[in-house]
Amino acid sequence: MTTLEITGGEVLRPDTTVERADVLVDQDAGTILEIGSDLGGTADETLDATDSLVTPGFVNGHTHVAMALLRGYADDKPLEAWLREDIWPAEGAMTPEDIRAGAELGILEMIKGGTTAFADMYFEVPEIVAAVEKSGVRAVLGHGIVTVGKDDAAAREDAAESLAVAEEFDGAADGRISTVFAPHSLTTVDSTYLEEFVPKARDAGVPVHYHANETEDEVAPIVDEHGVRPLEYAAEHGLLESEDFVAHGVHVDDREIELLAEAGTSVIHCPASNMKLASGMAPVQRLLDAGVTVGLGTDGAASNNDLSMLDEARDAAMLGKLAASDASAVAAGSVVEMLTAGSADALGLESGRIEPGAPADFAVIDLEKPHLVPAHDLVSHLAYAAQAGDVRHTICDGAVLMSDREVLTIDEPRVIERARERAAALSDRLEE
Ligand SMILES: N[C@@H](CCSC[C@H]1O[C@@H](n2cnc3c(=O)[nH]cnc32)[C@H](O)[C@@H]1O)C(=O)O
Ligand SMILES: [Zn+2]
Repeated sequence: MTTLEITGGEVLRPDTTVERADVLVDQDAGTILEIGSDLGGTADETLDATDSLVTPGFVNGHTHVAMALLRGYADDKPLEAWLREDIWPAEGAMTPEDIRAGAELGILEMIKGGTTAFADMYFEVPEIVAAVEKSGVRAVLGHGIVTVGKDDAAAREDAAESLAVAEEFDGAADGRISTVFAPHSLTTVDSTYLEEFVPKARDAGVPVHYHANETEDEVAPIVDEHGVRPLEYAAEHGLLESEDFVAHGVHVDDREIELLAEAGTSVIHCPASNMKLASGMAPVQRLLDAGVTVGLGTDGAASNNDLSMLDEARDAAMLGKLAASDASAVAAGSVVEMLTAGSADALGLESGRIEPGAPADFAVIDLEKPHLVPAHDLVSHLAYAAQAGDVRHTICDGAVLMSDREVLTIDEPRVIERARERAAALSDRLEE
C-alpha cells in the first residue's frame, strides 16, 4: 500500500467542527485511512498543512466546463437572448479540439481553486473524458440534448447520443467518471423525446441531470402548454427520481419544493449565474428547510465568469439571505455543507466529507493571508472570506494534483496558451 500523510493542518470534519489533526490516505484505494494526531510519520509521501485548513475537495455540481473558452465572449444579456444570439452560434462553430482546450482550461482553474469533482453537461464528451483522465479530477458527465429547432431524425440522434455516451463512459478514468442522461431543459427538449428516452435511461440505471425553473420565461410556456408547473411536468415524465439532480430551481413554488423533497431529487444552486443573467433568487433556505438536498455549481464560465467554488459559496450565502430577507438564512455552516457533502450527495458521489473510508479528495487552504486573520471561526472563513488563490494543495482520489500551487498533472502554461490560441481562432471564424 502506498500512503500519503497530510500533516499539521486544521481539519474540517463532517459535523462542521474543526480539529487539529493529520490525515492518512491509502493512495492505491484512493480513500482516507485515519484522522488523528501522531499517525506515525511513516507515509510514502507527506504534504505539509501547517497554518492551513484541510477541507473536503469542493464539488462543482453543475457546469459546462469547456465553456471556459467562451469566458467574456458575451455578457450582460438575459438567458434566452444570450443562448440564442451568442452562445449557441459560438458552440456551433466549436471543434472537438476547442472542447478539449476549453475543458483543460476549466479543469486547470478548478484544480487551482480546490475543486476535485464536477458535474458537466456539454457535447463532444469524449474530449471532456480525456481531459478528466489526464488531469486526475472526478466528473459526472452528460451529453446535453436540445431538440427544439431540429428535425425528428436529428433530435432522436441527439437523445440517443446522450444515452450512448452515458453507457460508454460510466466508470472511465479508473472509476473517477460517472455519467448522466442530460436533456438540456424542460423547454428545449420536446416531451416526445422525454417519453421515449427517459425510460431507456432508467432501464440502463443512468441518473438524469437537466436545467429546470431557471427563469420565469421557462416556467410560463410549460404552465401555458401543459397546465402544470415545470416540476410537476417533470414528475409526470419520470424526471424526479432520487438519483436525479436539477440545475437552478430558481422559480419553484411550495408544491414543487414538496415534490423535490418527497422524491429526493437534488437541486444544484448556481447563484452567480442566476445573478449575472438576472434569472432570479432561488429560495435556498426554504429548500433546505423542506429537506431538499442542495449543492452548489458555477454553471459555465460564460455566465459567471469564473469557476471558483469559494466565490460560489459566498454568493450563495449573500443571495440566500437577500432572497429570504433574513440575515440568518443560508448560514456559514449550511453553505459549507452545500459546497462539499451537499453537492457530492446530489451527484451520487461518496466524497464531500473527511472521515475514514471516504474518498481521499481534499483542498488545503493557506490561512496565512491577511483576509483570513484572525481565526475566530474557520467555517465562517470558508463561507465568506477564503478565495480560490488561497488553495495550496489539491488532492483527488489519493493523488496530489496540486502541491504548493504547482499543478502536477497538466502543464499549466501549455493549457493556457492552447486555450488562448483556440479561442482567438474561434472568434476569427465567427466574425467571418
Ligand atoms: N447537444 C446540444 C448541446 C447542449 S449542451 C448544454 C447547453 O447548456 C447551455 N447553457 C450554459 N449555461 C446555461 C444556463 O444557465 N441555462 C441553460 N443553458 C445553459 C450551454 O451553452 C450548452 O449549449 C446542442 O446540440 O446544442
Ligand atoms: Zn447550465
